[in-house]
Amino acid sequence: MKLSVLVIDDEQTVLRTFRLRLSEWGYEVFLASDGPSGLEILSKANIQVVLSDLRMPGMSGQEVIKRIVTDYPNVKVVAITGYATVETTVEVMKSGAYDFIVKPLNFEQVRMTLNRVEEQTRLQEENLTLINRVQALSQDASERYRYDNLIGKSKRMKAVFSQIETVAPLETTVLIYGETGTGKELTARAIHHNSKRKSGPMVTVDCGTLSETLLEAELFGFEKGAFTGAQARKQGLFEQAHGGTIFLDEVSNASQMVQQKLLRLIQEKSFQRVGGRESIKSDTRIIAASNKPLLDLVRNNQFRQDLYYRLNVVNIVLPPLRQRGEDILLLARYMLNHHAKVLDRKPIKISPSACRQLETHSWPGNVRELFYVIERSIIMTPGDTIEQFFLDDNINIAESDHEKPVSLTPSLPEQVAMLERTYLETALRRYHGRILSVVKRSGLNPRTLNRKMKRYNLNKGDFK
Ligand SMILES: Nc1ncnc2c1ncn2[C@@H]1O[C@H](COP(=O)(O)OP(=O)(O)OP(=O)(O)O)[C@@H](O)[C@H]1O
Repeated sequence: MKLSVLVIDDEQTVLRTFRLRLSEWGYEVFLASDGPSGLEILSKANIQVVLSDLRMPGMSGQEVIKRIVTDYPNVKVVAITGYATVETTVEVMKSGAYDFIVKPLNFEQVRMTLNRVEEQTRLQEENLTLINRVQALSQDASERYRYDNLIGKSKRMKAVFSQIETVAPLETTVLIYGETGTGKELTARAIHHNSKRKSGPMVTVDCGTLSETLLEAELFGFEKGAFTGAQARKQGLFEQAHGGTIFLDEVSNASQMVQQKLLRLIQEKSFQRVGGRESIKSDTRIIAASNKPLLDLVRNNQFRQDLYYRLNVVNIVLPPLRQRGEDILLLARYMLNHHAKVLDRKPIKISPSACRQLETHSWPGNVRELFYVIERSIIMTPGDTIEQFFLDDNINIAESDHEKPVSLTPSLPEQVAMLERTYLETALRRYHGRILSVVKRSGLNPRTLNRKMKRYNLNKGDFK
């Protein structure tokens, strides 16, 4: 296995020499002449090693290294320094760099460093495969009923799994129907992860939460001056998703203008930024989702018929939870085991009457509601058997929260840990694993966030 290496250095001759040597040794080489363009490359390509100069105009090498270490914990960074004093060495190592090499460059040293990284990466990957295999062997029976992260043993879910398996390797557009919380986004992710594009980006956009202009700008990007406040050119999500998959959630909410642009993009495989003339090529697979039948909207002239046919090449319908009773307890047990593991508690059981409660509830919020109920009920339950679930018959989940009595078990640290984990999971999902956004939103500093993510076994890659 040869690594992909990114070299960041402001000296063109250094970059040229690196390109020559590294490609001679069989590495895939990426070059950047300053920190920001290096970070940009990192966000798009699958890089394993970064060699970064420390002294650069603009963003300093230290800053670049810190950003990479925080945002891409799996990437190994090697600093290139002009002088090796004790102070610089300490500083470089403190910033989280894996190693450093000294200028003038001795390529034998570079080669040895890269060999070391390669060896370590190989060992880490072997380790991971081993861990996965052990985990697969020790999975309980319920886990056999799954496809990717989707769980279900009902006939209807098994039919969905086989549809996903068939459609994933193809390049076709897919339209997913299902009520809220039935797993549309999870299904889109499963398709992406099982497609040829799996190493490319997966970008999600909720067409229902943005205004018409914002959605257009978000999807297609804009040129400087395209509208008031557009102070610089901005890439849109289609550019970010190049080579990967874009998931358009609640596509029925897209305005006529956005629908027209989407149609053109599908037909011509290119688009223009808002306010721009340049035609930008797009290689992105589109998966769209809707919770209402699009055909009804087509009949009412609210959705373009031509776009509907383009999107609806394959359609997958996710059944509501109330129509797949066998899945309810399976999903509930899966979630209980998951939380017990995280909280380091004994396996949590469900009493027969609590099982009946779950099976007879109508689950208007589907799997999302079920997971929420489980999570709340664990917090409220002393001991290791849930005798009663805290259901909300009129599912006004948020409002009813403050009326719930505070339970004194599990212990406070356990309850805090649950809340923390849920918070981080929600934030990572909301920002698609973008660490900087989670840092901003949560008020945690990057190091603390990193530590907590490790503690709760959260991997930003799972939220992309
Ligand atoms: N079959 C399933 N197996 C495991 N988890 C599931 C399944 N279906 C849904 N979930 C979980 O339920 C929650 C909601 O899923 P998701 O966001 O994919 O639903 P959605 O249909 O896209 O919802 P919305 O329409 O509200 O955006 C997530 O936590 C997801 O992990």
